[in-house]
Amino acid sequence: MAMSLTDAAAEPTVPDAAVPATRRTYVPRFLRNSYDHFGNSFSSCRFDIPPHRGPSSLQTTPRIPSNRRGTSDRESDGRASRHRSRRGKARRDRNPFEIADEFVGLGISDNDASGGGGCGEGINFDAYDDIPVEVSGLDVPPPATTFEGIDLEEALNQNIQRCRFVKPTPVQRHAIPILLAGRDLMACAQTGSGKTAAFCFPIISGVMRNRRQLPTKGPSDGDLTTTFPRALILSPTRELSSQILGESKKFAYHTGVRVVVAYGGTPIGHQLRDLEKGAEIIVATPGRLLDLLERARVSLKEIKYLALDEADRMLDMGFEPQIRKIVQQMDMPQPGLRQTMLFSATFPQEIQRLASDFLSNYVFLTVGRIGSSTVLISQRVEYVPDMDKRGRLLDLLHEQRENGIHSKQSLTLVFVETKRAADYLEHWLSKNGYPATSIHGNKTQPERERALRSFKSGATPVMVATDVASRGLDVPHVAHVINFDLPKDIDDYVHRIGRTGRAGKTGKATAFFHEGNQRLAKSLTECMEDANQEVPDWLYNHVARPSYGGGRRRGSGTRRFGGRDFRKDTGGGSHAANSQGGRMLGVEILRLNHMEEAIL
Ligand SMILES: Nc1ncnc2c1ncn2[C@@H]1O[C@H](COP(=O)(O)OP(=O)(O)OP(=O)(O)O)[C@@H](O)[C@H]1O
Repeated sequence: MAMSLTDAAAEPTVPDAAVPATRRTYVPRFLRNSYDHFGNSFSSCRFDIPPHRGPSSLQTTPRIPSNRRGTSDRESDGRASRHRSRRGKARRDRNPFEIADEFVGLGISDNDASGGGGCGEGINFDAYDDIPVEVSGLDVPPPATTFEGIDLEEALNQNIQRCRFVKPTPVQRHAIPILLAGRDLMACAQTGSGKTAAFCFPIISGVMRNRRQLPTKGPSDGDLTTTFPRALILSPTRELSSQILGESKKFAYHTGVRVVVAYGGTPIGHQLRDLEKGAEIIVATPGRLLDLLERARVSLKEIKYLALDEADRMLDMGFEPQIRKIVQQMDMPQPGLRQTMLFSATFPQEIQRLASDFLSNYVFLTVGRIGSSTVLISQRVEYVPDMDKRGRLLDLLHEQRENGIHSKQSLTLVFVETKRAADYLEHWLSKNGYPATSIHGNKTQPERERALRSFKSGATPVMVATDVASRGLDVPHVAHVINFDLPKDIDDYVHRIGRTGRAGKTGKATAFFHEGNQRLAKSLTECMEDANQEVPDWLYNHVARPSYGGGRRRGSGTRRFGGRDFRKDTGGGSHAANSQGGRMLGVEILRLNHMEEAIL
């Protein structure tokens, strides 16, 4: 299981949300803010926010939050933890744009996508201009070309400016108007193309517009409260949830919309205390959310917006039971009474079919086609037998060090198949003069967070990772993704290489191929062709050979980047929104068999 449930004792039943809180739990000012190891505050922007001082206020003195010792799950519900926390260092709630600036202050960012608040300066949007878009569904709202042309709340518009997002990316142009019109959406768009904002903006705007009369937290027995969020954003990994929290707090800055995160592997106490203050938006991983639901600390009965990031991953065999439980077996409103949005860079048809259970009269949006923005990633595949891989890796790292990229520190992400291999390679690289860290499911959450921070900061410019880091992570300066071990599934390859070449920037991806990867040869060839990459002749020869050998058969077939609305193949009505189109990408009807996060 991705996240295990704790043995929480049963707690009071969920109060009626319509009853105003009769008893509020006082939280001392100095306890209102706590931080996870990524530097994200668990608290909202609602308390004690320093006034925005204009653009210059974005440049701040770097300050990294110290690692705070968490409280244990056992004590987390009670007053004891609060009492204990009083000894903690007082923290002021911080401008979320300042937190992003800390990485700028560490010298790993200059005038680029992460500069000045981790947002969009320096992005090459021309790379996206001729991307074809296909939209299917009934009465699809038209796209917008500018943020000004989209009816967002003023405070949100100001945050978009603070983020230096000058114009919407193609997925944002289409998805935001569709979502603002209240439609359900299944959206498939390239890695690094701004999907997070595409679902966050309409959610924040919707929450602001329909300010609830009801409390976001309910009265409770004793000190325990139940939180009634309006929006739920689910993601498959803790790191991605933390990242979405960071982004959404920037977007929700000064809007009064409170965002709280809940993910496993970390003491639940901070999260409970944060939830006790109420939350309009909860960003969560499924396991921890189920824990909170079963403890009756969160109720989903007021949910109006449900977003699944990396939705195909969330609905594959690893997560589907948990997602069904959250969405269908708890107290969440039915499709049609809530708005549901599913986003990913890959959307196999079978997953679409599953996902349609959660949707009502939805629009299907595909952004991208063969040879479009994935050309930003220059892909190369090399034939490297197992025994030569480490040597070749050193060569690549050496070349990179010699050449530098953009004459500044660049980061390299190395994907391996097993946790053991990740540990081993980390130590081996460090021993050979390449400071490295690693991230995988056997590490504790603080270890994972430390690894990611060390990588982001450039202290260890190489990170060895399993697929736990393959989806969603937006780390500036990842210049090179090396598939030391190729994944078994081409979708995983697409997500892995998508850690570079993000937001209009270029990147490089190298894959080591050997006999054991035979089954991936065909889909890898197609994926490279789709992105106008040069496919070596020897790889074509592998495609011509019959497949053999063990392993899961996930990479064969005609899966391509992108997706096609499965309703088209089953007679549902649709129309092409963009005639420049080009060939829309085929997908393979093959049930994914992803490994769960815990075993990655
Ligand atoms: N309109 C915009 N202008 C400039 N930068 C943007 C814009 N929208 C998003 N970005 C930036 O682009 C980067 C990638 O965005 P995001 O992480 O949302 O991509 P994604 O499509 O979700 O990727 P993945 O498929 O890997 O999860 C982020 O750094 C984000 O701040």
